[in-house]
Amino acid sequence: MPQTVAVLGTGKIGEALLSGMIRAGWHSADLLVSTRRDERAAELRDRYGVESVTNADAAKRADILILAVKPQDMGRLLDELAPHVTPDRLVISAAAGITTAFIEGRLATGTPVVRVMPNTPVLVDEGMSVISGGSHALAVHLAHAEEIFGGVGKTLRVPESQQDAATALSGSGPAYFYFLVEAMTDAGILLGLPRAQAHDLIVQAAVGAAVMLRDSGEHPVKLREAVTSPAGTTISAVRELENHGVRAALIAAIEAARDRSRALATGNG
Ligand SMILES: NC(=O)C1=CN([C@@H]2O[C@H](COP(=O)(O)OP(=O)(O)OC[C@H]3O[C@@H](n4cnc5c(N)ncnc54)[C@H](O)[C@@H]3O)[C@@H](O)[C@H]2O)C=CC1
Ligand SMILES: O=C(O)[C@@H]1CCC=N1
Repeated sequence: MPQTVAVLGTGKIGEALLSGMIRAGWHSADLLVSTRRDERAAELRDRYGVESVTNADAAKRADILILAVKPQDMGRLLDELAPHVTPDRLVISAAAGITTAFIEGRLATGTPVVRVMPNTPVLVDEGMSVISGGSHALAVHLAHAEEIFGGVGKTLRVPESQQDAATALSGSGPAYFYFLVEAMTDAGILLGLPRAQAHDLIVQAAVGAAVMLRDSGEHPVKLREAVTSPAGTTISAVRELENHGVRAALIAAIEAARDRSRALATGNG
């Protein structure tokens, strides 16, 4: 794709995406970044060979602008960009909650906007990026977003009305698994295993379970039943999980994340 892409906001997700684009074969000469601090700009230049520019210059020079600042910083960033963004640009936002309508309302009429919710496994090319087009986004714009994010994992198109749910499930999703690993490692320590060993056992169980979930095509209930022997160990654990309301806690947690995403819609949350 002979286009210039600028990543505006190069924190955790911005840098993860930038590194992934370079792994996927993008030339650093076709990439621009913006940062708030000069030291950060130098770091990214040393690490990836990319040029750091102001947001205004990025808007003038790049065909595609990827906005990766916090939802609360989005209003200010759009104010900086607005005088320079013309409708021949494509604006892609990775911010939780922020709607395409919010972005469209602050940029030149007709500017195509695509909303994407990636997750941090883009760092290992196993990301999940959920994509929705705004009111001026054409098939070609969605295809550009898919090409960029598809280089670092899977992509899925959803109607924008489902983006808050997708954010709660897959944008935040990796955190829930890390939380589980942390808690299960604590359990291993309680049972007398060294921390490092407990960690390795849990991580490998997680990797094995994830690969089986992805590759077997089996329903998770079936996979769990295969582990659960009559009068065995697993059912004793499962009873405790149910007694402690873990299923209900997960549903409530993900609903809270969805509500938080909705509350961020105008960047004021
Ligand atoms: N961390 C994650 O797992 C995911 C984050 N996101 C979204 O990505 C966005 C960024 O999140 P993180 O990377 O976690 O936050 P972060 O705080 O690590 O990165 C944000 C970066 O934006 C920079 N920034 C703020 N205003 C700026 C401006 N006007 N010009 C240039 N740079 C500016 C900050 O200095 C910071 O480096 C958020 O909107 C979040 O909802 C989306 C999916 C996953
Ligand atoms: O926690 C957050 O708000 C961001 C969006 C999805 C993952 N991290």
